[in-house]
Amino acid sequence: MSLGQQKAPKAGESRPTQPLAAGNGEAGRPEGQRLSPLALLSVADSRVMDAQAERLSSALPEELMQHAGSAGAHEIMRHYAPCRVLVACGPGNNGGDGYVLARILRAQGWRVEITPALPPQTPLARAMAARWKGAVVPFSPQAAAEAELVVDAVFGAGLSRPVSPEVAAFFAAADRIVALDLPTGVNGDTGQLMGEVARCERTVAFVRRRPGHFLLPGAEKCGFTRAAEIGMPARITTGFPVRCWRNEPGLWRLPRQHPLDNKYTRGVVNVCGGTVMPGAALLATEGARRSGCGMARIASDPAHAGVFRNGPPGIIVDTAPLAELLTQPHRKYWVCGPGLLPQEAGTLFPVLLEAHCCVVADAGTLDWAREDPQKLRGAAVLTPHDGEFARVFGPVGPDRIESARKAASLVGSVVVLKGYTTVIAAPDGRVALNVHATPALATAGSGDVLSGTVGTCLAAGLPPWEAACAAVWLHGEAGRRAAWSEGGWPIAEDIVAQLGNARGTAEKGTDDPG
Ligand SMILES: NC(=O)C1=CN([C@@H]2O[C@H](COP(=O)(O)OP(=O)(O)OC[C@H]3O[C@@H](n4cnc5c(N)ncnc54)[C@H](O)[C@@H]3O)[C@@H](O)[C@H]2O)[C@@H](O)CC1
Ligand SMILES: [K+]
Repeated sequence: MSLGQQKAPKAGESRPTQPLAAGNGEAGRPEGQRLSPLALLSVADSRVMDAQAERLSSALPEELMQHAGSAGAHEIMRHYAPCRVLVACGPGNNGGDGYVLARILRAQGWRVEITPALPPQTPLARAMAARWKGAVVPFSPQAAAEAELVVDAVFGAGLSRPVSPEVAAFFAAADRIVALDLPTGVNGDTGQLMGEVARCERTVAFVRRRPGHFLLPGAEKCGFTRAAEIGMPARITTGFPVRCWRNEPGLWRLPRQHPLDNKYTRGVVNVCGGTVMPGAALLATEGARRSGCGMARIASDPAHAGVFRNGPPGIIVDTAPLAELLTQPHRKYWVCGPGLLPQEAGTLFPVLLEAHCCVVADAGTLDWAREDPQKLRGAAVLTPHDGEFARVFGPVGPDRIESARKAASLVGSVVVLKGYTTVIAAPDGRVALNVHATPALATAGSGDVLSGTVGTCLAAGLPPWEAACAAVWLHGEAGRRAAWSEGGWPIAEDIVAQLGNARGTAEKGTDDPG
């Protein structure tokens, strides 16, 4: 397209972002949208798909199981040299997958034995067990210890109560384990452990991965995870109402640079400056600038503006009263909280909401709303870590997704629950899980950088959930890059310095096929 054909963005307006295939605008999702590779399937989602498959054709469930077992067998053939394999099968369809896998590996000349943790109970598992013509050994820790590779086909999506000590002892004795769907004992929706769970080397999921593959403590038990296509018909997967995704580029898309851009079309981010911790506001402002906004400004009271004015030269410092600033153009996007005392947040935040600003509430603003979440109603995005979340909403429960979802719905804001797995929940129930990060991000000021980055993504025109997802990913990518260049120990300024590179990487999209 020539420059002449391009529509110039209007000054003061961000260019609209393109609608996306995955999560963007899911509530108003067009009919016939394909299942995103980033989708994560809950246990209930799989049940719905299974039931639909059964209704579509009575032969389909068996075909799906054949494909699931085959996908598991091929994963093993791809990553392991032929060895002595023991396939531990449970009573349900996870066990059924195991019988299929065993048959395929054996047909390829591998030495394979089956050990039934419990006898097959579902019709499909029974049918697959009946086709097994190889060796069957008693279910014992000794058998597990003697195998070179153990396949975990004991429980998957159907796990409904803690695993027995016998099952736990079996897997504890195994040296190398490959799991089908989930390591036995990991809850697919929450990542919680139901009993003692052994660490697997690999986990092969079917259709798509599950939230439990990404949430601690279960995530640590899964090893390398991969989703295998098993031939679930497009008639079922197309338009399937997924509510949870992995957070990667493709779930959202930030605007690229445009020949007709100016600093206003790229977005202006305003940051509230406080009196006692100016560094936090400066880091938020730098996070906003480095992640690509066109301009970042700090609003400060005149008595404390000096420290901001002595900061980086590209920051503009405003000292007019907030109510007066809000009458000026380019005052829509605000970051309110980094470096603010709760009482300072309490004088600024309500004024911003009153003026219908789009506000990221962090740090001091969250503390101001201690035990009173309704004070935050009207914010676009909240960015609590677990401690801040607990002070506002009560402790994060064992179901991290549900905790964040409830909080988002209660307040009507996007909630970014920060941690090893950051959960980004929208009031309408959409959730993204971000593991594109590093523990090296756990350094003072890192959260301030994130809140500024959220401000940039909002000012770029992304809706709040997409903006929060994009910012969390950029922050994680910048943290990884900073960790790499700083021997694993970056500080907040190092993270800031990598945000431009992170945004460039986000433009290239993800190469993770799911
Ligand atoms: N759509 C899909 O994703 C597909 C799923 N398939 C497989 O089907 C599996 C789900 O099958 P099921 O629903 O039969 O579930 P499972 O095979 O996980 O097991 C359910 C059975 O185990 C029992 N059980 C649960 N927890 C127990 C415990 N702690 N101790 C003793 N017994 C316990 C239940 O009462 C039930 O009888 C998936 O994990 C996957 O492996 C595949 O066969 C193909 C298609
Ligand atoms: K399993």
